[in-house]
Amino acid sequence: MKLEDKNIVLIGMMGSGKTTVGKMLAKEMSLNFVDTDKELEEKIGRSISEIFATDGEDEFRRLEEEIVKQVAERGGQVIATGGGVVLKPENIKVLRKKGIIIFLYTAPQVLIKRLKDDDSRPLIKCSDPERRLKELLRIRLPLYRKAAQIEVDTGRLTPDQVVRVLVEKIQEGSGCRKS
Ligand SMILES: Nc1ncnc2c1ncn2[C@@H]1O[C@H](COP(=O)(O)OP(=O)(O)O)[C@@H](O)[C@H]1O
Ligand SMILES: O=C(O)C1=C[C@@H](OP(=O)(O)O)[C@@H](O)[C@H](O)C1
Ligand SMILES: [Mg+2]
Repeated sequence: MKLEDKNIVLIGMMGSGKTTVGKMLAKEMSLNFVDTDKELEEKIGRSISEIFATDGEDEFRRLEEEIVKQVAERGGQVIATGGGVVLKPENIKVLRKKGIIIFLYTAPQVLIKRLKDDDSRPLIKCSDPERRLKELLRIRLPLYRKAAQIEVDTGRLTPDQVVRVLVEKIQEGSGCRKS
């Protein structure tokens, strides 16, 4: 399969930069950009926070699985996933069919700084969000690592630098390099 028919799939914790870096990477690689959270919000007509508040996390995960399946069928995209996408093995199975899966690793101490003024992540609306992020990462880290072919630590990199590293790694992996 040619690189332009594949999907570049970004996974990682909330705040790792999947949405921000994904948009920039898509532009850089002339691919379409899709964010599964945004697709879900548009399809359901409610925000992620509203879905969590009214229907709960299990229902969100069910809707997320539906969206992931639809998005993964198409090609030529950079796909920014939600941080919990790895919780359902079926999601990774369908994403892998056309996808190069990239794990954006970011330490909880960095995540908390990036998300401190953000109230759109229902899972960390609690008295000790840093502890919650650590707990979530402990459970998810092996799942992210098992799913991904490429891993980048974003902690000391700007979004622009992350994009540069990713383009390099993707081209290395596909055996083609820009001159
Ligand atoms: N490499 C980075 N360095 C500094 N800030 C970043 C970086 N990547 C993302 N951010 C910031 O962190 C916040 C969360 O980013 P976002 O792309 O929404 O993450 P995700 O989609 O993984 O949850 C945003 O304010 C974004 O500008
Ligand atoms: O980590 C998670 O379980 C979630 C991450 C969010 O997406 P981002 O990773 O883009 O913040 C969003 O899907 C939802 O709030 C649940
Ligand atoms: Mg996002």
